[in-house]
Amino acid sequence: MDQFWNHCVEALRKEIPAQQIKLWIEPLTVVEFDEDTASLSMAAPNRFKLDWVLNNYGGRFNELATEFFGCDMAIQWQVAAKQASPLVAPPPASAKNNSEAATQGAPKVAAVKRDEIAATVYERSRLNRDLCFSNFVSGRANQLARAAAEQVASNPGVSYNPLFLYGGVGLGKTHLIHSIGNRLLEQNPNTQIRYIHAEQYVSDVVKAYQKKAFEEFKRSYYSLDLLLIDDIQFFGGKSRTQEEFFYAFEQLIAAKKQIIITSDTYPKDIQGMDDRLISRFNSGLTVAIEPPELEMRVAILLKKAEQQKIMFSEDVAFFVAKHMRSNIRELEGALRRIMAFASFHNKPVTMDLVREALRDMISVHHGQVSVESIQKTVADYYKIKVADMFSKRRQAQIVLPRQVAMYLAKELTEKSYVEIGELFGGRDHTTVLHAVNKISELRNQSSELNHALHVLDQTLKG
Ligand SMILES: Nc1ncnc2c1ncn2[C@@H]1O[C@H](COP(=O)(O)OP(=O)(O)OP(=O)(O)O)[C@@H](O)[C@H]1O
Repeated sequence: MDQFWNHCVEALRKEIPAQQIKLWIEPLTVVEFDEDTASLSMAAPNRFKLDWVLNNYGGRFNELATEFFGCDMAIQWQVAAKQASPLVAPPPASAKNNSEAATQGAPKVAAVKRDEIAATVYERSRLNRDLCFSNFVSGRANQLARAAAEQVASNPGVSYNPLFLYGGVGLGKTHLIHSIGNRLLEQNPNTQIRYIHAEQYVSDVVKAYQKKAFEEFKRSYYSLDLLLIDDIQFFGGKSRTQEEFFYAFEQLIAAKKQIIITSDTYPKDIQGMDDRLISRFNSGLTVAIEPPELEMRVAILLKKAEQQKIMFSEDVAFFVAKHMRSNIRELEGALRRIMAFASFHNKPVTMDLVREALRDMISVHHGQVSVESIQKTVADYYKIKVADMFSKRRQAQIVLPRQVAMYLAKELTEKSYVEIGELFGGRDHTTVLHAVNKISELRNQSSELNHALHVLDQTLKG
């Protein structure tokens, strides 16, 4: 536990000014760690500090715990008993007692019963209360997904079941599904909800198998009102897990209980997934979340800066958003780095400071994409030969990838139409122009092509 705590403090020191670490983070206590249930108990010295840490860093602690333990950890927050010693894990033998003291001993805790119940509910559901609709920024890239999520939150088990959300990494799938869970909990804290990452589900199946405890495992899923299962592509190739999930799926859908699934790709493209599950995934509503466009990235940065009370001008936000294009997690990383840099140098967030703070990140993104890498990546994606990028073959299954590659070459490099034409087997610049126009038009009509372009874009930018 000491190592976990050091991991948290080290990471947070890079993100939060020193005086905030002293004020808010250092007084926290790790009370208990339970490997079997993958849960941690952490405590703050009073209700005020507890709320502040939860609102501002609750999600971050979850990320740090996931990073450190390699699986999703449920963190239960509580007001500490007076005797809890800061920053040290209690010895295992006394851990249980300590935690009981923390919840039973202090009179303050009894006075805030509703919050206590809420904490138990959050622990049970594994929901992160920081991820809600109110801090989810909407834009063209996610408006369909958000609308579907809101609809499901108003009519669980009725409108779209399952709701299947897919999109590249760090685009807000997890945030959105937690928002649904949190909305339902606000309406009725007794709703039986479980958020689970697919990897955790796989590991639970393995444990149930080892302990011969399948009945209990099944019961714990069959009694849910809402099941949120994240990154289901991790089920690929795991037939026992898929079988178990299939039964849970059938049971819950038949009982009109809501299932929400996320994945990095649309159902039929998940490798190693049983066809009957793929067809079940398609039986509700499948919606994509796309990478955010520039204006939305700016809006996200401004919102996150405002939440953290950082002065951030629009010019600076535009500068950051222009350079951080692949996903929202990356934007958050840039913002944390800027904060840390400003606090370390004790300077305001100006354009010069941001350029300096993000120097490495920006240079990594610049000049990395070459026409050759685009040709190779697109050829791999469409399973054609790289040589076909230069060839004169005109079959549809080759022409489309070639045009996609030309389009991406224009989007992602500084090359002119003439130069791109030359790099595609000496073609005329009008051929490139035609390809670029055609793909721009087609992507507005075909969500499949649009998705392929986003995947390629993310792959190319690493
Ligand atoms: N529209 C949004 N508004 C505000 N914050 C967002 C939005 N989308 C994503 N985020 C934030 O970006 C980070 C990454 O989002 P999230 O974890 O939900 O991505 P994901 O699509 O589930 O990624 P992965 O596939 O890697 O699990 C989170 O901190 C989340 O709160």
